[in-house]
Amino acid sequence: MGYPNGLVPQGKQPLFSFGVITDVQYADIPDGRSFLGVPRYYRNSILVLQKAVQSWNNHQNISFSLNLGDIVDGYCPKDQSLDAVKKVAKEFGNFNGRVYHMIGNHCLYNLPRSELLPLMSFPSVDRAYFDFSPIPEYRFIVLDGYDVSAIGWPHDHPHTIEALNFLNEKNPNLDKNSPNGLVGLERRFLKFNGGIGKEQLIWLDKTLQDATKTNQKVVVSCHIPLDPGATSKESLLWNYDEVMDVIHRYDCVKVCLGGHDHKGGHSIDSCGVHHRVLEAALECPPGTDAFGYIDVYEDRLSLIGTDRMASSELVFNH
Ligand SMILES: Nc1ccn([C@@H]2O[C@H](COP(=O)(O)O)[C@@H](O)[C@H]2O)c(=O)n1
Ligand SMILES: O=P(O)(O)OC[C@H](O)CO
Repeated sequence: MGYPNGLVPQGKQPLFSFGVITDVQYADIPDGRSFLGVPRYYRNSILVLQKAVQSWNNHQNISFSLNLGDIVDGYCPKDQSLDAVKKVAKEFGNFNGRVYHMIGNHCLYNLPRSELLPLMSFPSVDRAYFDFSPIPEYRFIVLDGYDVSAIGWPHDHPHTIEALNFLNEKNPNLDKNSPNGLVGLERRFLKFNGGIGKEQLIWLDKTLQDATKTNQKVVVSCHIPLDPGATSKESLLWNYDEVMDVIHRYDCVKVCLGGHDHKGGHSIDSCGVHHRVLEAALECPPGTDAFGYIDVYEDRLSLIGTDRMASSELVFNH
């Protein structure tokens, strides 16, 4: 599928463009490593964000930007969390347009939702999922992957209790972040992941129904990836299958964007939907970058990545 010979026509103007960045995970602490030994550059990541904002502003035609989540790292000393979140929010604020944020696990290690949502200018302070239409032909849906989660809600909140019961049932390890002994796709049942609750699933279904009626093409974004082909099994949404069942009921969703799995990835699922997981700003050694912008056309999204963020042509398959 796609264009004959794989050639994408050049020279046509995009309908609009938007900026993308993910997993900044800033903290004013020395460089470190992930559990698996991958280097993490906590101080450099905010410089990557600064360059991203500068580049989006210089472009002069970026309508809005999407931050796929995790603005501050979990290792940020807790007495600095508020200042760190404000510092990163201020950098995003230097962009000459609106930034739509997603909640990530590292955001929730630092501050509760009640503090995060207003600081990150979510459209509503009551919930972290929403949709918007930059032009009548397109709709963007932002999902809250930590809706049912053992992090971020008060300890006695029904969603915390639901998440803890779920983890106890699915993951026998004492450390619920450990995938030891879990096999294949079971390896996603980790505390640093989460799921989409019933109410959000109903909202997603209604929103896609509405987009179908109004003949809109849809881009779905979520911090946690939605397709096993685009991510490691340890970074997959708990109920990715339920979410994709809803998405696949309709033809309108063309692309899903994610973060969380820092190395990035791309897949096309069984129904032709593209899943593009974006490369993390946190893993950029000083002097390197990972951000980009996406040109939106009638029949494709074209990601123009900088440096460690790979460029991708996401040609619609239906
Ligand atoms: N294969 C893994 C990956 C992670 N963990 C646990 O999760 C924590 C967070 O992981 P990071 O990649 O963000 O460092 C880590 O401290 C481990 O507890 C694991 O057990 N096995
Ligand atoms: O950024 P982290 O620490 O949540 O890392 C999540 C990784 O994708 C786990 O495989």
